[in-house]
Amino acid sequence: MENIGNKIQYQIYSTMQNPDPDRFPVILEEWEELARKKLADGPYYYIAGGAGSEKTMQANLKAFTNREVIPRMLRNVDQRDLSVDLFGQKYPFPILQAPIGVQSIIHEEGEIGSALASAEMGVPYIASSASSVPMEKIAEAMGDAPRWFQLYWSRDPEIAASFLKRAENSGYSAIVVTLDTPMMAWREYDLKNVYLPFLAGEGVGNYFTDPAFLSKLEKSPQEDPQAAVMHWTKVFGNTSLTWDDIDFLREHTNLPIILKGILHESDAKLAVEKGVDGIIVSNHGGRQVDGAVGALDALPKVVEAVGDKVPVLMDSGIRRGSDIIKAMALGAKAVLVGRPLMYGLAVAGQKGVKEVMQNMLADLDITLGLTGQSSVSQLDPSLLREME
Ligand SMILES: Cc1cc2nc3c(=O)[nH]c(=O)nc-3n(C[C@H](O)[C@H](O)[C@H](O)COP(=O)(O)O)c2cc1C
Ligand SMILES: O=C(O)C(=O)c1ccccc1
Repeated sequence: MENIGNKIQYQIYSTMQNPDPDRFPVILEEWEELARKKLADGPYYYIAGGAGSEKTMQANLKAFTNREVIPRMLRNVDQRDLSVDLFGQKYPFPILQAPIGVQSIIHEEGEIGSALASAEMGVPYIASSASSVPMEKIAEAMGDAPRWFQLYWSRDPEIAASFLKRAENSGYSAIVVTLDTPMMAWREYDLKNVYLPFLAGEGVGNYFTDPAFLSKLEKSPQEDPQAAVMHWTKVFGNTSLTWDDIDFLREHTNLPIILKGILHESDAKLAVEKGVDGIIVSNHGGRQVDGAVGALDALPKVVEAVGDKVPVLMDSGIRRGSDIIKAMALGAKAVLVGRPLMYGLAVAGQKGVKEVMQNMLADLDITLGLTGQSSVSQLDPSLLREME
């Protein structure tokens, strides 16, 4: 097996004879700068911004800085294994593409571009309920490539049930239920810019094609887009849900159910008691509760509470290969990557997403080897120290 790190490094060095001034950035922050230049204020801040004072967005990054890797030497790292097993499937890399809605505001290729980049790499694509295009379109473009579906649990149970059925019918192999967004947070940039993409009819691809959604409208979304969007704002989220409602999900799907947005160890225990199949520790990239705990800081207690009962994944703040190593050393079975891939999408569509993904995985592979480790699934907390 060829190590992806050395392969990509070699590819980059082999361009030395023939330098291309327009080549893609290697430095992640440069991707964000290019995205900033390309996008108008509204979309850029929608993607890059967080809730309130953005303290949680900062906490996500700080939690990684606060932990340091203590590398081991002389351990033969010729062969490195980045693969993971999740819900009975083997995937080549320990990352998934985080569910991100309204990608039409980022690049014309939108979700199809990001999904195809995932497919090229064998990285599971998590399609958002709030995708610009229907989940069936994404599925069709992806063919047999691995994909999961993210459910925004609608206030209208018929819509929730319909989304679950549609996901199952179009080849999604797991359901990610996002719990931290029953309503949109206080996002100051979006309020300042008066920018909410859905009010302009973006991110409704799944809803405007859904029989349960359409059956409640007097006129079709084509005839009366305004009324359709207003109905969407009413049914999108559900602030009345409780733990007892989890049974509803089990009754409506046979796919693995993974709860996204767990931060508290008590919620992790409740999730296990309710019989869900997995947990994603996440604060939604700092976009929901300003002042919430950094996701990596919340991970160890959740992992301890859950034990070996179900896999725990994490997201929020993954930027470099070493971040993946830290999260997995603390017990995450895999991580989701959000904004970095969207900067790739903004800059160059599918190609940009693939490039950012490839660089992150090459960095992971090389850094893993340099820490004296041969397998991402065998990392443990003894590899890290936490700074006071
Ligand atoms: C523009 C944007 C849109 C998002 N849309 C969704 C969504 O539709 N569903 C969801 O579960 N999470 C959504 N998220 C959260 C991501 O899935 C993920 O939790 C977060 O981006 C991870 O943090 P990171 O960006 O620091 O990697 C969104 C995030 C961003 C930046
Ligand atoms: O912006 C978000 O974070 C998000 O999760 C979302 C919610 C609804 C529609 C699109 C994105």
